[in-house]
Amino acid sequence: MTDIFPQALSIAGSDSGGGAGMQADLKTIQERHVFATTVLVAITAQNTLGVQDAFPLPEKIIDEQFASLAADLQIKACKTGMLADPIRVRAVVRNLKKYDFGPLTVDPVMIAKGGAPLLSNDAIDVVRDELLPLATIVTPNLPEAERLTDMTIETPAAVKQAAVKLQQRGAQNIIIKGGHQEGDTSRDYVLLADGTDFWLSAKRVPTHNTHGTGDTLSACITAELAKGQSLEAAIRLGKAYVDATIRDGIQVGHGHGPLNHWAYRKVEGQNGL
Ligand SMILES: Nc1ncnc2c1ncn2[C@@H]1O[C@H](COP(=O)(O)OP(=O)(O)O)[C@@H](O)[C@H]1O
Ligand SMILES: Cc1ncc(COP(=O)(O)O)c(N)n1
Repeated sequence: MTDIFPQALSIAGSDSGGGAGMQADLKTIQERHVFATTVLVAITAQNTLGVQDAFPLPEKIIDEQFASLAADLQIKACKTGMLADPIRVRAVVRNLKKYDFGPLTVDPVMIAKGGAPLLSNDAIDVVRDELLPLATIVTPNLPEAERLTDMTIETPAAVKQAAVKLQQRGAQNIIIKGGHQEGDTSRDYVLLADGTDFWLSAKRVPTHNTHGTGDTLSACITAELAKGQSLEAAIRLGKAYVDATIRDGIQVGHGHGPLNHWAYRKVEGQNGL
């Protein structure tokens, strides 16, 4: 019998524009040679200019998607993205407690790059209190870290403090992403469960085409974890992968354009197309 092929799960919202959400997850997981599966939580009508509409799916079909996957596939790592509102967050929490889909990466998506809310205000506390304690790793950007910790984060010391607070809230490992900072470097802070910490720095790319950066980073980490990589290796690869997709950009749409999900092939010495 051949070995079971690595399988990962994205629990997220659909971005019809193809740049973020579940679509970014699928492209990233595929590029990392992992089989991608999905639980669709909400549908957005979205493009690079913004989110025109959003429709959360009924709980029943969310439960059924989880049950279908659990009955057949051997998922080794999973991630969450857009979860819409308290009903959907609780549905996802319930299913993650019921089934074992391996290490969980929580990308606490709240607001799209264009400013549209992807998580209702009353769901933020539910994410903090009920989903974070299940997270192997949580990957907030700076505004998300501020909301989840009730802190103003303006200095590297405050970033570190916020990461400790997120660990106290139950997430085992933390990345606080620096994409929303000013300055010519984009620095992400990593705090691991054993207390090891480090910064991942990259020269900031002067571009508006950063739609889906957070999804891409968290999906890449999830794919690497599904292959059995260590968490630190998965995080470092995730950073290198997302950096390549921003740096070697493509032009699609008229607003906050998507990433080049093929770009890392060049870094690996393959045809980056
Ligand atoms: N202009 C940029 N140049 C280089 N790296 C960036 C840029 N914007 C974001 N990143 C990186 O992309 C990743 C996602 O970060 P961020 O944009 O803060 O997340 P989100 O999409 O959740 O808002 C991080 O590793 C961040 O450092
Ligand atoms: C369905 C969905 N999920 C997530 C994002 C966040 O991506 P970004 O912050 O890059 O706009 C999004 N725009 N749409």
